[in-house]
Amino acid sequence: MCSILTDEEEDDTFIKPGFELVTPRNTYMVGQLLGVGGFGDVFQVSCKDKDGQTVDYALKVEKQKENRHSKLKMEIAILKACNDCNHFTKIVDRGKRDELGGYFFIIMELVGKTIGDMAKKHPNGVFSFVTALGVGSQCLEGIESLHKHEYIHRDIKPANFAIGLPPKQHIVYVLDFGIARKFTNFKNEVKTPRQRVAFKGTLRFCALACHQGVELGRKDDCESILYLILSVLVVGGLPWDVENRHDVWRIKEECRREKRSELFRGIRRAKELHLFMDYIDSLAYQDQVDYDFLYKILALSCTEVGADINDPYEWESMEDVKKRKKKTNCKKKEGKKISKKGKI
Ligand SMILES: Nc1ncnc2c1ncn2[C@@H]1O[C@H](COP(=O)(O)OP(=O)(O)OP(=O)(O)O)[C@@H](O)[C@H]1O
Repeated sequence: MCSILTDEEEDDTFIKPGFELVTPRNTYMVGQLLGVGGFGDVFQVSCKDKDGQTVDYALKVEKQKENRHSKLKMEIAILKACNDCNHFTKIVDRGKRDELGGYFFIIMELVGKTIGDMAKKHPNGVFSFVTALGVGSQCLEGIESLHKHEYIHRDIKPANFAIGLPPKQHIVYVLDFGIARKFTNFKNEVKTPRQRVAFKGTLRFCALACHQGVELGRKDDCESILYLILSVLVVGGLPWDVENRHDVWRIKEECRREKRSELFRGIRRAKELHLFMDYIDSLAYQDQVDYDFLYKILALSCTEVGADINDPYEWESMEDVKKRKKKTNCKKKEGKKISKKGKI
């Protein structure tokens, strides 16, 4: 994975390529800078495994700051909690160092390009119908797992999901838990919603609740997944490609009513995606989401166009597919019919 960084971004980083990070577990040689995030930098690193083979990982570092909670601690807590799900990178090392003014770090599985970068490489910046829905369905699987562990993501967008490196090009990974939030209290009940909530997230992909300044719940992550799918499926993207927050909010609302067809314009099959939106819009903050219903909607859209949601993605070769068939641990989803009531 490689993203181009400006000179200023390069200068901001306190760890540089060539730095050697020595931990009780291993010695990691810092390589290319992969990304500069809101609170940390991400580098490719390499080390020797126990057989002397060179292996590559991703290193995420966060400068220790007084009077500020470490966001990396939240990231570690989430990656540990979701360790059983194949949509999360595995942590191989982590800790805190005193050198260079003090910093926290995690060494984790290295993944490939983000969904956003992948889409940009395709004609018109979009995926095929089946790839877009297949990827979207996997994003939902990752988010379902996050919700199962009682966190909401709150920043779902194509830049926060990535494709695995070979042989894992059919797996979508959830990245960046910088503004994730635990939605349950110490009694494991859904927290009482706050009266007023400051805007957090990404304007283009955030749910209506975020514009309204109310507490976000599990359904709001799912609303953002629908926007993510449409952004990599509809030529020209989402209809609210404007800067002003109020205009974005207004257009999102209009897309529930008179501008509804604009949101789904030009796609091969929109009926089920309308159902997706209606279902999400029918839920309230504290509601549980019927994820299986949403998987079935996505799978059914694919069967209706004569395909299967588990079909190879556009970047997979036949060779990759043969290997994947041998050892897949992705959920098997089938495109069954959906009844009028919206229940399967
Ligand atoms: N495990 C990984 N393997 C490869 N690249 C990664 C990995 N994790 C993150 N990246 C890259 O680094 C970039 C920044 O990572 P991430 O979004 O997690 O950081 P952040 O500090 O939380 O960013 P943000 O400002 O978006 O909150 C990602 O967009 C991605 O390109």
